[in-house]
Amino acid sequence: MSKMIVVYYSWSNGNTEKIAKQLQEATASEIARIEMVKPYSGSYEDVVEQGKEEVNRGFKPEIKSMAVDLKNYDIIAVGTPTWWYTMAPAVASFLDNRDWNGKIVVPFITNGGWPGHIINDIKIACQGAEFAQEMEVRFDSSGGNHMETGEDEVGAWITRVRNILLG
Ligand SMILES: Cc1cc2nc3c(=O)[nH]c(=O)nc-3n(C[C@H](O)[C@H](O)[C@H](O)COP(=O)(O)O)c2cc1C
Repeated sequence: MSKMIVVYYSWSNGNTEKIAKQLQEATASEIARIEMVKPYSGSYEDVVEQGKEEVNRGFKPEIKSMAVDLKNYDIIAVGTPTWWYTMAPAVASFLDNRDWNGKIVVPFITNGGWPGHIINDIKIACQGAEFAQEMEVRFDSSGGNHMETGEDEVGAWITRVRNILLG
């Protein structure tokens, strides 16, 4: 049977964490959270601006070392909030310089309605991987934690991951 790990980053409200945990629990897989060595401080608006600057210059912050060896998994579900139409910088750090050959990546992203080029950027960052069951979960446009995508849609996606990829 295929082995899966859910790897995610979450900052604002735990929106991405909520989806990551739901996926992990329903599939009985492993889970790992990406954390920055120097986490953001300041207000939401400060971080929105800092995030813009970091995304624009392709900054990849130092992340805490993780006991994740991709060799041990067939499927890696990668979760990130959308930051300025792409993945959060810490996720770019995680994806960088890893051997994705032969892996199946399940990208799942949260956003406030403007996903931009995030899925494509994840695909570019995981050269050599195959991609399956990508999912976009929309939360409210003001950056809050109200989920706009239906619970049933999220549930159906999780069922597909379980039955099609792990079955
Ligand atoms: C720095 C920053 C940039 C953001 N940029 C976007 C964006 O480009 N498009 C979008 O739809 N939402 C954007 N958002 C909203 C988040 O993607 C959304 O609230 C997400 O669900 C937060 O997930 P989290 O609680 O796991 O951090 C941005 C939020 C932040 C903090």
